[in-house]
Amino acid sequence: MRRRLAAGNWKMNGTGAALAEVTALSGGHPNPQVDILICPPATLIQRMAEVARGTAIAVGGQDCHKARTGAHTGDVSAHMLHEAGASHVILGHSERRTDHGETDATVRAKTEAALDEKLVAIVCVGETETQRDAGETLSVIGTQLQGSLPDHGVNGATIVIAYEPVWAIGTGRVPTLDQIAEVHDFIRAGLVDRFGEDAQGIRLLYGGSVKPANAADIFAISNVDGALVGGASLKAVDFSAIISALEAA
Ligand SMILES: O=C[C@H](O)COP(=O)(O)O
Repeated sequence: MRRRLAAGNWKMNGTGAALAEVTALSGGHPNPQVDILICPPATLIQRMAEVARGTAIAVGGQDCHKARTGAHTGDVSAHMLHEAGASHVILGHSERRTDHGETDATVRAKTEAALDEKLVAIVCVGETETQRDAGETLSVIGTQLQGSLPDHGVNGATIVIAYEPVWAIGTGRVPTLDQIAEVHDFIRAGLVDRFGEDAQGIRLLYGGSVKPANAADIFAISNVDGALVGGASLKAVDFSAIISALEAA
C-alpha cells in the first residue's frame, strides 16, 4: 500500500514571513494520515527545516546540480540540500526544462545525484498543449520517463513521479479525470515493465491547478497517490484543505 503524499512547490515565492504558513499547517495536521512535503525556495530550506522539526512536515528542494561541489555559480547541490535539512528534491519540473533548457539526460544525472545523497527525487514529466493536441501525450511521457530515470536504484523509497501537463500549470485548466487516469495508468505500467514489481511502490502525483475544489475528484482516481501543488500550497488554509481531501480519499 502506497502512503499518499501532498507536496507543495512554492516555486520562486516566499520569504521569511511565509514560514508562518508552515507553523499554521503543522498545527492543523499534527498526526496526518498522509505524507506532507513543502519545497520552498533554496533560501528558506534551512529555516523551514528548523520550523518543521518535530512536526509531520518534510522539506524539499526544487532542483539540484548533478555535481556534489564545484565551480557552478548560482547552483545548489543535492549534498547541500541534504545538509540544509531537505529530504526530497523536485527534478525536471517543466519550468526547469523550459527556463533552463534541461533535457531528460540532465534530469537523469540530477536524479542520480539526489539518490546518492539519499534524497527522494520527485521526477516531473508532462506534455505541452501542442503535444496533447497532436495525440503525442503518451509517447512524450514515455520518452521523458525513459530518459529521466536512472537504470538502478528506482523504487518506492527513492523515487516519486509527478505528472504535470504543462498546459495545466498555473492556468486553472485541468485535464479530464479520464485523461489523468490514462496517463497515470500508463506511467505505472511503464515503471513496472522497466523496474519490476518494486515499481508498484512508486507514488504517482498529479500536478497542475490542483485546488481544494477539485482535489477530491482527482484523488479518487486509481494510481493517483497525491499531488504536487503550486499556487494552492502557498497558503496553509488552501493546502490544508487539499491534505484533508487526500486523507479522505
Ligand atoms: O509544481 C507544481 C505545479 O507546477 C503546479 O502548479 P499549480 O498548482 O500552481 O498549477
